[in-house]
Amino acid sequence: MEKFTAIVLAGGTGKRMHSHIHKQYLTLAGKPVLYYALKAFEESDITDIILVTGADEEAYCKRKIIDKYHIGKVKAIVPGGVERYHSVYAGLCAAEGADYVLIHDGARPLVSADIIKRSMQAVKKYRACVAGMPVKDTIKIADEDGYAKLTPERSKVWQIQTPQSFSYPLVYEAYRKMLADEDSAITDDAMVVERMTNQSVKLIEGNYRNIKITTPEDMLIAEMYLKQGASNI
Ligand SMILES: Nc1ccn([C@@H]2O[C@H](COP(=O)(O)OP(=O)(O)OP(=O)(O)O)[C@@H](O)[C@H]2O)c(=O)n1
Ligand SMILES: C[C@](O)(CO)[C@H](O)COP(=O)(O)O
Repeated sequence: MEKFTAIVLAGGTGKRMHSHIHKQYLTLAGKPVLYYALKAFEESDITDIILVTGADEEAYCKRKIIDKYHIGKVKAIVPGGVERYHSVYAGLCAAEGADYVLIHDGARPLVSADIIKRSMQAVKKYRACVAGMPVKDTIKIADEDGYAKLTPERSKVWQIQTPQSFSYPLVYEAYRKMLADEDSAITDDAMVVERMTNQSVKLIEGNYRNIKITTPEDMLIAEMYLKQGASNI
């Protein structure tokens, strides 16, 4: 049987949230933000979960989230690094033996059962896939002086979410190569695979509700969606 490991990232400091508590631990509809993503993977067909936290936050996460809410699939809690890609690499090292990994932001509490299922099916077929949705607004590429330089054809522009799912050997090797020359402009996992391998990354349907908690108003939006009980669309 193939082994699917979810790597859930919670090693950030949430600078754009401007809160003294890291955003993944803020209370959202009565529970920590991070709880929701872990619960979604717990209830999925994923084999196990690696949780990546900030340095010194492992014990806190275990006590306040994993044990308290009985998240039984967490097989390891490991410290992350300064940038998201350092945390991903820490998670990949701990996921050794997986056939496929689904890399997910712990700050995306509205990941649904359907997105996880679609990701698991698509990664078996394509080896690399990321959830996303077509953009609704017109997008402009700006020049250095803030003037509109280019308007990409909207039907070809997607906003990218997580999970980002890969064959384990493919993504592990891509990260290992990328870290050898440290590119700080890396903002998602697909970029690493696109730059370091010949593998095409398939875009699959996410969900407009699968938002990332980044700034304070995102908490209000996520709370509204959770209260509607509509995360599983
Ligand atoms: N060094 C880091 C940075 C980010 N993350 C995680 O990656 C996800 C997406 O990152 P982002 O929203 O940018 O989180 P932060 O880096 O915490 O936020 P900010 O950029 O505002 O500081 C989050 O779940 C975050 O905890 C991580 O594990 N390790
Ligand atoms: C991976 C990601 O969530 C896809 O939208 C996003 O790129 C993370 O970026 P951030 O700079 O860490 O917010």
